Amino acid sequence: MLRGESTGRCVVWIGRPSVEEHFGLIRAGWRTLVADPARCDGDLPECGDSAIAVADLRANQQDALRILSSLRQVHPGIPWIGLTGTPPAMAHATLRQVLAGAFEVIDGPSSLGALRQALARIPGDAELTHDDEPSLLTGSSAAIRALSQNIRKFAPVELPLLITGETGTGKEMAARTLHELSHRRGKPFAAINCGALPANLVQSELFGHERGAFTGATARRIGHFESADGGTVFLDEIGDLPLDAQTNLLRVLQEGTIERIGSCQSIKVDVRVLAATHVDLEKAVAQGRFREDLFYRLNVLRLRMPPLRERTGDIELLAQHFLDAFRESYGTRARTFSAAARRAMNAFPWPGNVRELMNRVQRAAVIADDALISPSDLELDVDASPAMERNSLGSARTSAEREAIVDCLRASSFNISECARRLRVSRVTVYRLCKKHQLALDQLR
Ligand SMILES: Nc1ncnc2c1ncn2[C@@H]1O[C@H](COP(=O)(O)OP(=O)(O)OP(=O)(O)O)[C@@H](O)[C@H]1O
Repeated sequence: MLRGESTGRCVVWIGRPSVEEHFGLIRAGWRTLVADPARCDGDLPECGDSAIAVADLRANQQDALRILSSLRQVHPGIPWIGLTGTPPAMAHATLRQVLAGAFEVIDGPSSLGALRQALARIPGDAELTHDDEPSLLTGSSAAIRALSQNIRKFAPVELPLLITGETGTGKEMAARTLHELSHRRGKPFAAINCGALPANLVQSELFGHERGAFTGATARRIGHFESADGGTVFLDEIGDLPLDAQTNLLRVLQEGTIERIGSCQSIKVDVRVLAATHVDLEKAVAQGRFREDLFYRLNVLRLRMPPLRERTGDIELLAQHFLDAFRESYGTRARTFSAAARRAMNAFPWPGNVRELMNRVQRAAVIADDALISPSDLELDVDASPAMERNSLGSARTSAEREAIVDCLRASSFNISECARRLRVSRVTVYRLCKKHQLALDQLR
């Protein structure tokens, strides 16, 4: 049975694309319908008139030509590209005749790059309609498409924006994309994790200080806002910003000025502020930990990054994307995922979202002995006993680590520096562990 959609610019692949070819086209923004001669029983995919056919003649040549011919009867003007595998000169006379009607013929070992270029060369209504614009972030789910549309709408607008979402959902990536799509691209993009700034240095980091402003201020320092002039400042974990810094941030948003610590001179800065949070800021406002006026200033535009479990359709796509990128850098043997690995990935709840998926895929790519990554390479195997033992040991370690942090945070009255000192790790590590275990300090208190 053929799958597909009846509208929009799409590719009808006659034959059986490899996983890389299939996902490569989807990633490039092409709706890809597969007419596999072994399965389609004479049915044709319901494609619009703007579709392009790819006749994959590398394997089942006779059947592929038969389907191509039927497709051309329904859509007489459909442009098509032939993938021959061998040079056309070597093909028999009939095939050479058929290939003469192709828009382009790609021979030799298949190359996704060549195919994408050929597709891009085909004239006609190749411009994608708004709804068909390729997704800005890897993924083809409805959630990620809607998000991409909002990013496109919000990018040129000079208003503050709040990005919400769990850890690892891609908040920073969305912020960078907004910056790159705005007229500020080419100017600085300053990403600052407010949670990782030492409490006594927050103001100085953000707004700078004059020489002698406080003990240890031996020279003037330019803060992130000033050095990002003309560009974008991304404030991650905005909920962790101390109240005094919140007041100064409000001034930036209202008046477009900053004051370095130790100076009363206002300096004009031209920055767009994007903020992100994984905690409920409305709740922080209700608890008096976040200024209400600042919240309303930041919350003019809002993007919600969906957790990976809400966009399961994207899991395989993202996993292949990370594997391809890793393979390109390190030339690993693993090329794709076994069916069991795909099932395991789709069934997993991904508490660490896209970041966790990326980490598991990269680790699996290193470990895998085979071209196919297995569930145990991903440490997602719950059936096979050795992996299960590894998993239970892994999860016991994870719970012990979580417990240790929660206990230490409570014992340190949620003072991060104190907690870091007790655990003999850096403050950044404490924040990283809080993120890893999704510990929201305000909820633990
Ligand atoms: N759609 C995506 N396509 C490709 N990579 C992605 C995507 N979304 C996230 N990533 C990758 O996942 C990792 C985590 O993303 P990012 O740092 O943007 O998340 P975050 O929500 O800001 O996390 P945190 O709240 O922990 O700071 C990054 O390495 C990023 O490149």
